[in-house]
Amino acid sequence: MSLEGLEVNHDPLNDQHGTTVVEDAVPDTVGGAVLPFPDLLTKTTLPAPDAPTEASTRATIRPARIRGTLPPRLLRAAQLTRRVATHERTAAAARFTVRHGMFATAGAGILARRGWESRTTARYERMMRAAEAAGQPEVAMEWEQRAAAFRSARHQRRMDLITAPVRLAKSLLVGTLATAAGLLALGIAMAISTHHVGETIAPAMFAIHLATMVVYIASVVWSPMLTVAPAIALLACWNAGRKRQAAPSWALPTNNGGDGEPITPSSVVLALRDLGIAPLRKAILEMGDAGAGMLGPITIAGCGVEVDVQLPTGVTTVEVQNKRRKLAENLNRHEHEVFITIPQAARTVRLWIADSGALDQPIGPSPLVTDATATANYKTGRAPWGQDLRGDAALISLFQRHLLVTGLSNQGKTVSLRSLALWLALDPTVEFRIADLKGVGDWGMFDGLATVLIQGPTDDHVIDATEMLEELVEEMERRIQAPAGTVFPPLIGIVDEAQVAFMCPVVGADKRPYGGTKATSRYFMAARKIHNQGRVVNVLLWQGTQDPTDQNLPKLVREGAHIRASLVVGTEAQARMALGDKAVNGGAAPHLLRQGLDKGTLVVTGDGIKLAPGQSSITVRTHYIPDAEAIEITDRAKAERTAVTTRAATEKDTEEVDPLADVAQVLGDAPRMLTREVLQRLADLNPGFYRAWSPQDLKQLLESVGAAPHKSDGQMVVTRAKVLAALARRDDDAPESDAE
Ligand SMILES: Nc1ncnc2c1ncn2[C@@H]1O[C@H](COP(=O)(O)OP(=O)(O)OP(=O)(O)O)[C@@H](O)[C@H]1O
Repeated sequence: MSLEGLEVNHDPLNDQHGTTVVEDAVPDTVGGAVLPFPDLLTKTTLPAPDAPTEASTRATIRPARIRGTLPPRLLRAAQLTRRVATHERTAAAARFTVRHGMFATAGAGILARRGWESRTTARYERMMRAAEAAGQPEVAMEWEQRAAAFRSARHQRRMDLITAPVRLAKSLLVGTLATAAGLLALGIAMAISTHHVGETIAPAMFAIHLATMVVYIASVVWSPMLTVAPAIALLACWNAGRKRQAAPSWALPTNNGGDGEPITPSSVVLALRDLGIAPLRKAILEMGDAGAGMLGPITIAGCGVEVDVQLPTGVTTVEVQNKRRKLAENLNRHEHEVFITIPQAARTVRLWIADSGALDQPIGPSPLVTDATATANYKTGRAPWGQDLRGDAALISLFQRHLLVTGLSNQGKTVSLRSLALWLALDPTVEFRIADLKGVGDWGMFDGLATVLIQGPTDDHVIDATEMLEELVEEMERRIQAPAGTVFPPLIGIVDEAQVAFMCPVVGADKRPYGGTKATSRYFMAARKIHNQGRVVNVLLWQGTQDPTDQNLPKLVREGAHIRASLVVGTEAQARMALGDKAVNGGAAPHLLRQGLDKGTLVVTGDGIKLAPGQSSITVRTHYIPDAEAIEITDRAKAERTAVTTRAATEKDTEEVDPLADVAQVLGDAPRMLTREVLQRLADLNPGFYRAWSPQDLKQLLESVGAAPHKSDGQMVVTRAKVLAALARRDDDAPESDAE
């Protein structure tokens, strides 16, 4: 359709989402006749006129002419009407009217229902259905018995009603006669005592006057009562509706149960009812107690409250978990202020609801900072890591446990991992070997305390870190072979920013990559070995990694940690990588923590930390120990220990591998040996270096020194004499080289 005759209306109220409402005009003239209402327009929506398309250009140059066709007064009136109709006060007035109207209407329904229920078994039947729906047959049975008792009492009352008129007439007659006789007797008594016969009927006359007076008063009061009765009834209906807040939620005041409002059973039930889960809503509406029976006691838990909700049949715990944001908003809380976990009881969710804004308050300083005499015990002690949501101290046992802390960058990973190391440093028996692959000095205070401290992000630092882990493996294997009963001091290897190691592309002289997740990857294999066997001999690995993916945090490594903790991560998939499916299915949700605001808040799973029965994770707000205070703690720890000289790299760095000498060594006295066996012996001698060697590597080495393997009886062999001769030649050449 041609845009001739279009009016562009840039009313900001209509101009939503970058679109412009264009009124598709009925042409103001048809066959030359002027239409009486050229402004009766139908609306079409066009894209925003950002780009100077032909259409938009043409549309924007038209308004003056078309607008000019409307009488200015009409235009102003239309604009005023629109403004008034959409004004905030108009909306508030409309909400007010609907709200109170609905209170009265719904209240009438509530009262009628109550009246009906008081005379029928409807209430009992509803309770029975609710109990059945909630899977509580014994409760349903109890209600059935109550209904039967009610029915029999009602039957009795009805039977009594049949004989009631006769009994009433009899009682009336007897009552009247008795009263008359009584009044007469009283009159006679008064006449005798006053010697005045007229007193005989005085009591009867008094009774008649009294009755007349009551009838008169009733007749005066009756008429105004009849007038105000509808108003009282309306007020009663309105009050019943108000108490139930029986109006659409959009019409209720916005501050209804606003921030800071205490959590009550009814606010929890209403929040659940309005979650948008149809079976839950239906079950709550059918429950006689308006759903209160689903709730356990609401208990104060730290800076919030906790309540267990037993869901009716047909509603799964996952459905409620998936509606966390809506539930929080229904409770007038932010999403991060409501935690939904799955306790042991079947079909039950546990809600922890923070006091508004309470989670934004910092927790106090670490006891390691405030108590200069704090000590630690690797075996029996528990590190004071922070507080759980209930406000209880979150203490963690590090005894024989591998640890993994993950999270997005700059959320407190290093600080939280370091806090544990600072506590353990106060146990002088613990040896630390640390590789900080970020290397900006976060672990610098461990210089003079750790035996190894590698700091830096380069490939060389990854090589050092890998060799540090391989040394731990060697130490672990040595300990495993030690006589039974040997006591091993704790040896903690810490790799912060371990993702740098996994992503390292360097391949060593032995053809084995340092990074990666292959069976030949050196860092990966060393980490796995420690995970598999280190625990019993107190060789432990703690790793901190950023932003977990399958590449930078392989499944086997993340699952090898006994304690897994996650700061905020980007997605649920990452939360599953960090903590495992079981924890996330049980309600652990580090992906719902707030980046930047929940720094230092960890969702922790695994053993070593006390979890509530049936729960698979716990949220810990860790104490923040800044660098200056960390230095004070390490200074105290150093004062309690014998001084150590910290190496910035591993010992292997200085160790030179001499493959030819090694070949000679493994040949021993054998005049010749199969190449396969030589390779095997080399791998046993220095696994880190030779394990990845192929026959080709060995051949290259020996050919380069003139001692190439050859075939004997159809198999490749290495000849000892040739190797020794090559060694001798090299030794002869050596002084000359040195001289040069
Ligand atoms: N428990 C805590 N409470 C409050 N703030 C904290 C806490 N822990 C850390 N922070 C803040 O977060 C900042 C970053 O901490 P940290 O260096 O540990 O992050 P990170 O996750 O290791 O970062 P990256 O991965 O980039 O190295 C700290 O400088 C501090 O300001």
